[in-house]
Amino acid sequence: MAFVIYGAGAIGGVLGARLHSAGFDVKLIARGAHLAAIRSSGLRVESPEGATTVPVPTYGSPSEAGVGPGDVVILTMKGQDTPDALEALREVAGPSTPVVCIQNGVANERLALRLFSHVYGVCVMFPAAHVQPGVVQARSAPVPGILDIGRYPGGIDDGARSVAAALVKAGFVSEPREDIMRWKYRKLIMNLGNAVAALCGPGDDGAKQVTALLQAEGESVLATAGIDVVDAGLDQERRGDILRMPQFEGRAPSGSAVQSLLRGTGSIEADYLNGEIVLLARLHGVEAPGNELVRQLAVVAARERVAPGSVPSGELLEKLSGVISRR
Ligand SMILES: NC(=O)C1=CN([C@@H]2O[C@H](COP(=O)(O)OP(=O)(O)OC[C@H]3O[C@@H](n4cnc5c(N)ncnc54)[C@H](OP(=O)(O)O)[C@@H]3O)[C@@H](O)[C@H]2O)C=CC1
Ligand SMILES: CC(C)(CO)C(=O)C(=O)O
Repeated sequence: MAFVIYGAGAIGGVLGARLHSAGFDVKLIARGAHLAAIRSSGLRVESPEGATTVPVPTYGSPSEAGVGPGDVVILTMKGQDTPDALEALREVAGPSTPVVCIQNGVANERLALRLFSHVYGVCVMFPAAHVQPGVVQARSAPVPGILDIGRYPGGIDDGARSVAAALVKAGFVSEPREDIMRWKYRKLIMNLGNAVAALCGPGDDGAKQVTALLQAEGESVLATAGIDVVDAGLDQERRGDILRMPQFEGRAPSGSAVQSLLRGTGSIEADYLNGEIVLLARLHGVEAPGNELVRQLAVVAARERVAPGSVPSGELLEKLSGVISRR
């Protein structure tokens, strides 16, 4: 049985290295310059505890990696890359292959369930970074992340239990949960700030105010849609002080969307985070102009490959008050 980590960037790279070091059979799937760098020099994993280079077998596609009976596929690409990735996966993985979504947002599980019968959602509290080919960073130590897991759309089964046990063996905190999507909707609210951090830049303190506006809009849309979300206090209690992020040399800025702009990937996850709120608003006859504006600005910033910080928080607040007051 192998863990096939599909999209081995920040999250997948650190996760794959930890599982490999814990003695599991791991295959990474990566692409582009990152794949070439891992193939030539191994995967370098940096953390507050130091740096190691891990010799994890790495492949360029699911067909090259091979997915055997008993293997578990873990999706760790960003939401906008999931549809294409699943198409390539189905060519070599049978429909009952377990597919675990260690991804933000709430859309990946549904996409996977259309093609695969055993799908799991993970609430990802795991700060990691990937800003140069061949190198990933775990920002938290000694525990790199909290990865609670549940069967999608709900429930716990032996698959969820065994993945949680493997994650714990690899040094993560992980519990199986009956209601994993309620936790993932809470995380979605937190992630409405990802695009804001990318637009304003990681050092812009005013970004918090912008994010708060988007989160209030997001909470209101989820309530209108009748979606049950874990209480923010309970989420905070679950996090406790497990994640510790001391400074270390060469530490990259936090935030997966900031990292997309820093790497100039040409895409960003905003359609699956802010865009999820916009979609729900449209489905339920309300509006989400703040999240719509920020999603559009973020997608354009990524497409035009501008650096983080292209829209300072003052300017973004002004644009937002324009669209919100016109409602
Ligand atoms: N980074 C973080 O701190 C956190 C991230 N998350 C979530 O985890 C998920 C992963 O994020 P993160 O690790 O930051 O993302 P990254 O962009 O660092 O890693 C994803 C990797 O997958 C690659 N990829 C995409 N599609 C394919 C494919 N078809 N075949 C091979 N490789 C592919 C990407 O390549 P390319 O670069 O070419 O696009 C990239 O290297 C996201 O949903 C994110 O929101 C959650 C919590 C924290
Ligand atoms: C909360 C945050 C910003 C932590 O890194 C995250 O989930 C992400 O980077 O996608």
